[in-house]
Amino acid sequence: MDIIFHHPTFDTEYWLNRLQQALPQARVRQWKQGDQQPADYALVWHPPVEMLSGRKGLKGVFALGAGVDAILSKLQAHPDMLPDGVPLFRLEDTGMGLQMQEYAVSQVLHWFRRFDDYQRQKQQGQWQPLEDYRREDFTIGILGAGVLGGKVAESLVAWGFPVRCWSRSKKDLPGVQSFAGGEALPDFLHGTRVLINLLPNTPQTVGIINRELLGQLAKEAYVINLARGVHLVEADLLAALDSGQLKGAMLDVFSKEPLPENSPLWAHPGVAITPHVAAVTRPDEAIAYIAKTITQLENGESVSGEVSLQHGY
Ligand SMILES: NC(=O)c1ccc[n+]([C@@H]2O[C@H](COP(=O)([O-])OP(=O)(O)OC[C@H]3O[C@@H](n4cnc5c(N)ncnc54)[C@H](O)[C@@H]3O)[C@@H](O)[C@H]2O)c1
Ligand SMILES: O=C(O)[C@H](O)CO
Repeated sequence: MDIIFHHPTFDTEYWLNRLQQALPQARVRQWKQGDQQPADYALVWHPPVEMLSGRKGLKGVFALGAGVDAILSKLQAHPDMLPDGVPLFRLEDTGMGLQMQEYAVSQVLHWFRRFDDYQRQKQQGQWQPLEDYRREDFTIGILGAGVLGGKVAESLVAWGFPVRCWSRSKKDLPGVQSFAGGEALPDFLHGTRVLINLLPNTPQTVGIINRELLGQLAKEAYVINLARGVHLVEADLLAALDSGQLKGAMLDVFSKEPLPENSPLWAHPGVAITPHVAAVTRPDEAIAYIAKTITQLENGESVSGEVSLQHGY
């Protein structure tokens, strides 16, 4: 079995060695320009079209991340990039769930304990205990209740917050109120105090966090965007912060990355920023998942993690 690997920034040597250890029967190689030798599996991130298109013997492609929007948009421009019938897989959790939990829980607690207000008071040299927020007024609404949204929901339920989620179909997550479909979105938003976005980037979700949506949240709401920058209309977010409809935003992803120097988000006091690091691919966990999935595929067993080209995620 032959496996080809391409990632523009990962430590290729490390990945090749660890993959080889996990799949001793395989021949693992770095894909290089001009390599047209057959391969059974390709592991990719931002793949050059020629790495996949027309490749003989391909049985599966693994995206080395959770979101496959970049690969799918390339596929749209080059429909023959993925040979017909070859499944595309993505990383399901592989350590990203825990990272998302850490990010979301720490930020929700930061706002819930009013550390943003105390930071402002500190800057003014003000010693002034503030009224506590009540948990029952701190409803967390999670857009997208898949692998990562589900994990984040679970961790916030454990902290005693009212948690609700919104997805394409209803979910059965312990302690979480589930809303599904476009018609349920207004009810989901009504009373949501902290909105956490973990939707995939698809034509249906681009620009979803806009003026209209933000206006339906509870007063002085907060937004955490952990998914993709294109989900959020940044000008609408700034307007909602300035009007007082929103009290704060924690953004990990942006419509343009790196965030341009002249973006007004940098200087806004209500906005906190991290540089797309909410959940990164952990090599050992990802390799274990890929090796397990390849073994299952080779044994003709059913596997999870296949991307639906129809749904776009
Ligand atoms: N910031 C980061 O570091 C980082 C890291 C990993 C993943 N991500 C992003 O997180 C996203 C979610 O990852 P995941 O593994 O949980 O994905 P997933 O496919 O498991 O879950 C997606 C969820 O969104 C819902 N959904 C999709 N389209 C919808 C629609 N039109 N209306 C309502 N609900 C819809 C699905 O029902 C599902 O619940 C990824 O697509 C990626 O963009 C970001
Ligand atoms: O989708 C992912 O896995 C992360 O956002 C890295 O791009």
